[in-house]
Amino acid sequence: MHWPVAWETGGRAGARGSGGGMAATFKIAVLGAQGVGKTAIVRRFLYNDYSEAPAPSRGRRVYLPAAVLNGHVHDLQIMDYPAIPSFPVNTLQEWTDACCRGIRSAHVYILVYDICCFDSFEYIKAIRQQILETRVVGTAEAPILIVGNKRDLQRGRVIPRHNVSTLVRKSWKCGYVECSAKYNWHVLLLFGEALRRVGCARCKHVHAAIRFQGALRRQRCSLM
Ligand SMILES: Nc1nc2c(ncn2[C@@H]2O[C@H](COP(=O)(O)OP(=O)(O)OP(=O)(O)O)[C@@H](O)[C@H]2O)c(=O)[nH]1
Repeated sequence: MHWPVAWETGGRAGARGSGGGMAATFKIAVLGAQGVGKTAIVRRFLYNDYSEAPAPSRGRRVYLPAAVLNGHVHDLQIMDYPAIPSFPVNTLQEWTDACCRGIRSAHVYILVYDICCFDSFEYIKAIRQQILETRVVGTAEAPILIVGNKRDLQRGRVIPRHNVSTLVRKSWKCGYVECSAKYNWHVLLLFGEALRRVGCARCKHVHAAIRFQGALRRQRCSLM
């Protein structure tokens, strides 16, 4: 797996040609309590930058990079949401609240908590439950990846890693990754895991190398 390299594309997010036909857009929703580092993770992945200054999000941010899976280019739509009070129960609620747009149709959910904040784990626990309960019956279950951020603050950890990992992997049947956006630990790995999961859910035989290309221009990040 490679670090993203600058690669510009035109147009809005959506299917586009990739040499071997039109590729799908993979929608990735990043959710979590306030201040857990959602934006820091996304920005570390896309721009390899990091800011110590907290900048509370007021709306969702949408980024449109691209990735190569098995030699095919796929558009990604990474949606960085502010801390939402609850997962919208239906499409109407989703569209009434501008912060929640696109959330119900995401292909994969990255649920981030701060390993030093118990409440932030309770938050993702509740959101995960709401996702499972409110996604449209009959549609394939969206993959969920649980992410423990701020791994560099290991000494302040509030729940033993083993306990969380066992709960998440064995009971919830979700992937679990710990990372540090600050020190760039496992950030690429977590997006690779997210893409692998969404790829596995939507197509067969996508286990080969996943290569990211940061097909992102600053103006392609829109605040909605
Ligand atoms: N030590 C440490 N601090 C981090 C890490 N990631 C983020 N932070 C800090 O945590 C604070 C919040 O980070 P954000 O990325 O703004 O968090 P967020 O979840 O996007 O916040 P909201 O959008 O307001 O919900 C900032 O001061 C970051 O510098 C990390 O891996 N380690």
